[in-house]
Amino acid sequence: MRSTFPSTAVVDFLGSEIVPDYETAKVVILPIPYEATTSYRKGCENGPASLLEASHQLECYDEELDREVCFDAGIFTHTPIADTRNGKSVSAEEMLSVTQQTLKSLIEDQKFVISIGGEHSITAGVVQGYRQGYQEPFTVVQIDAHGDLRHEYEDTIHSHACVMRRIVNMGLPTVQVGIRAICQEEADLIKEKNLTVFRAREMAFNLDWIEQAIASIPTEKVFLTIDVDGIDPSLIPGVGTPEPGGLNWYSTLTFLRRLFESKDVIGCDVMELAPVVDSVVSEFTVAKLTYKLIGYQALSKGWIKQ
Ligand SMILES: N=C(N)NCCCCNCCCN
Ligand SMILES: [Mn+2]
Ligand SMILES: [Mn+2]
Repeated sequence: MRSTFPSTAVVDFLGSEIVPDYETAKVVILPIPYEATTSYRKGCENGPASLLEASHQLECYDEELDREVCFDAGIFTHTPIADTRNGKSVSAEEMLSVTQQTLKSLIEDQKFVISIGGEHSITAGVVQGYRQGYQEPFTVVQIDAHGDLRHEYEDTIHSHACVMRRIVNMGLPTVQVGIRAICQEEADLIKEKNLTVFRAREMAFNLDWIEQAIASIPTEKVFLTIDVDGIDPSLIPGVGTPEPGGLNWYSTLTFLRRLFESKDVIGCDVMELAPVVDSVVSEFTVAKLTYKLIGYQALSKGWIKQ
């Protein structure tokens, strides 16, 4: 078991199990090890490397889908962008700009991109890339403990606690799932704009939330952003701002499978993993979640040949 943070050397998702080839890959994993505004526990800049390292322990064979999904999909791991590790300074503007440009070019190459962070503020740049790459409207579906709807936090509008406000201000519809920590300003905005929010407290006693959430999405196309603190911290303790009462593993997977089969998911991100020294639970769980996203997309797009 590793006892220190992962090295900065790039390792491929799933490692030696797959032959990385950009041309034939349908899926690109894009590491964005950027951290600047996290407000409590630090370390999400180490999220991507720990996820990639942990992914080497995944079985290629997905027992739910009865396939070695990685061979149907082809998975290419991009070099990291907006890297703040080892004290490197990257401004929020630079991070947003390089993220947006990288996404735009990967979308032009028709790749299904899973961006892995890094702090949640990165998602504003990712979503801008999709706005440039797609003419049609899309909904941003967010799994998160937090609303992230503040206008500004700790003197910056580029805080991870403000990312969904940036997206609402872009004029995109949003559906927020797993929410259980918001401030007065966010509660007021939700009412004022009549935002669609599925609260963890209500989801716990309403088994129909999955179908209701899918039905509430107003567009065919969806961008999915997963802040991993939306999942219960007993499953993923390695986050910066843990909140009790999150989604459990199988409801998460059931929701995601339904989402991918009923909507056209144009891209996703998996953010805010901040590995814990001497435990691999968080990064392994997030690596597995990432591979499930690839599997559900493969199923939905017919990449899996029966
Ligand atoms: N998206 C997030 N992770 N947001 C975290 C917000 C932290 C709010 N602390 C409030 C403390 C006020 N006393
Ligand atoms: Mn969060
Ligand atoms: Mn968040």
